[in-house]
Amino acid sequence: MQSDGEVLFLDGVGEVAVAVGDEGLSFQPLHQEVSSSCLSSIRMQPKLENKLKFSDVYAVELLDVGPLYGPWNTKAVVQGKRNTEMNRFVIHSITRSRKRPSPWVPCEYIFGHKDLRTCKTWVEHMNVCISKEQDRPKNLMVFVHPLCGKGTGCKNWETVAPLFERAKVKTKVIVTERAGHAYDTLVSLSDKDLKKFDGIIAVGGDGLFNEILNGLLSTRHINSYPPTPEGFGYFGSNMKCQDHRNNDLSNSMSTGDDANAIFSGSSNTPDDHEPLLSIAPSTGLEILSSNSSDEPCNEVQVPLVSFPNNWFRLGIIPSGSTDAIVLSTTGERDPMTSALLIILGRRISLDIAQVVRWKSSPSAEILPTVRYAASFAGYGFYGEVIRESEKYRWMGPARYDFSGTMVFLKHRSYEAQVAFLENGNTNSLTASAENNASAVQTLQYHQNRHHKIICRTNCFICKGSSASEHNSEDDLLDSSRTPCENPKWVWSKGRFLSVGAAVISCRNERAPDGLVADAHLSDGFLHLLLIRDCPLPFYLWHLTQFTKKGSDPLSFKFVEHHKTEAFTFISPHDESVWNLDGELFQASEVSVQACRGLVNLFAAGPEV
Ligand SMILES: Nc1ncnc2c1ncn2[C@@H]1O[C@H](COP(=O)(O)OP(=O)(O)OP(=O)(O)O)[C@@H](O)[C@H]1O
Repeated sequence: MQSDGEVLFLDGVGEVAVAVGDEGLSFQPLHQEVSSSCLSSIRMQPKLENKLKFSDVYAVELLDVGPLYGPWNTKAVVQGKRNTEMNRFVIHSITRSRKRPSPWVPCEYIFGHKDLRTCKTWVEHMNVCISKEQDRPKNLMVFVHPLCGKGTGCKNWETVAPLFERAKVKTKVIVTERAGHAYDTLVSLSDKDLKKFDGIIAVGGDGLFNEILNGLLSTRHINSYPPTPEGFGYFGSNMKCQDHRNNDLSNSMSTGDDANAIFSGSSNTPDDHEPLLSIAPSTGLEILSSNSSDEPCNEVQVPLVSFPNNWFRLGIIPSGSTDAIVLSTTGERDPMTSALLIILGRRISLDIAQVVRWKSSPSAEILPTVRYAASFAGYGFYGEVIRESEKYRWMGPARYDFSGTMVFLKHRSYEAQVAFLENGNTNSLTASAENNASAVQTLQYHQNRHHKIICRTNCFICKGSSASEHNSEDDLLDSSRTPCENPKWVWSKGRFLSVGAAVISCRNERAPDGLVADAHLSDGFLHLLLIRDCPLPFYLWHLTQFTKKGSDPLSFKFVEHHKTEAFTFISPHDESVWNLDGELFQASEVSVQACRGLVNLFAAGPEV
């Protein structure tokens, strides 16, 4: 193999001089008559480049002797024939569609040479090069929800599984049998067994991802409870959580007399509405026994796994009803794109909302229970839509539109007190928190809407780089990512149609820009949306804005939008429920905080 340009035959192109560089391969057609457009005509791919980065190559394989074709869209005849039998090898890589950059499409470059040894040497060399791509997963645990979305979980996994096999990524596949299966498996999985995996993949929707997230974090995230303001019943309870990782989950929880004895895990209280609190026996360890490593492992030597850490990643092969997390983190709702992002080991960090329920209802005992949400936590309208939709499961994903309409027509508002930590820029995001009912009823767009900086691939805000490293207009306008030094609590009280907190943009097919177009994946902030009671037509106007790209649904006077690191919520009544990533959570008093970059995801950010 000559690194300075060996001549190989490239299927669909003809003879090319192939050179190997530090970052990849480049090849030039040897014959003038072969235009670069030939590179676009090779099978399966919308567009082939004449450069191949190792970071985009996921497998290299030797093929049998077989035909290779010359240029397809020219009349030129290379080597005197249109096709010829040769020894061959294939490089599996990715390409992008011409129209949109975010979907990734697998593509193949088939090379040939008359000498088998030459082909073998190329395969070996390329495999050495791609093995240097350190950040790629080798062993993954995969949960497949067979009933998610339109029931396509298993089919989607079968479609992408061959790519994992080709890339030699081992997978331990668990098809879930019930709600709570993934959660139970992960809670009961020892850290030693967890460390055998580089990550966990959800083939399902946001609900399955939420289960996995909670199963992982419930005993492995050691953190203070969210800060709370004076006036909130549990003021001053923001002390460090105790490390209870070795406790049996069925051990007793702290009580109202002991509100500061904090446990970051789940409550032992069975709750009919909560699949996470399933009491079915775990199957995780039985499943994992088939995967046990041969090497002797001393329990004591294996460090405990805690989050955040920089090795473990989560992934989603989208198959659910809404797939807001995938859409917000990859820009696509495409199982193939997600599979390639996982196999190629792309990485972004993701903020997670830690939601502490202090009381499940106003009359209930104080019993702190921790949940995590990756996309959204909402009360009122958002909770009721999920609660209502449970009655119409048989409708499939259409149940959300139906339930949304039913709940909208009921037009209920809920009394609540919300306090949020003010961040330096809060005032530019919202009308005064002191809005009274009459002012609310006048629709007015705010004059000083903040400049939107959309989170994209390589987002500098999420990377936490300093403003001095950037000098674009966008960069200079973003001062909001610096948390305030002396944060102040601001109260907002009254009747709300909904109270919600978006951790990420929450894009979905109904809301192309998401709930908050400029939410960032990893800036450490939540976007608190308080929708005050208002006449039904105004509310409808607000909701319809979400369906239009480029609109500003948060600019209504009855909408408060606060970018904050933490908030608390108290409802004096037992009227509604919370919706955490689409899962129901009964709570009348909660405190919530953004945990910056708590988990890593196999994704690269949206290329929007
Ligand atoms: N085998 C199973 N049978 C029933 N429920 C399951 C099963 N596996 C997982 N679940 C639960 O189903 C819920 C929804 O899962 P998921 O989000 O993957 O699909 P979805 O179709 O997008 O969901 P949704 O029902 O929220 O629209 C989750 O709470 C998950 O825990």
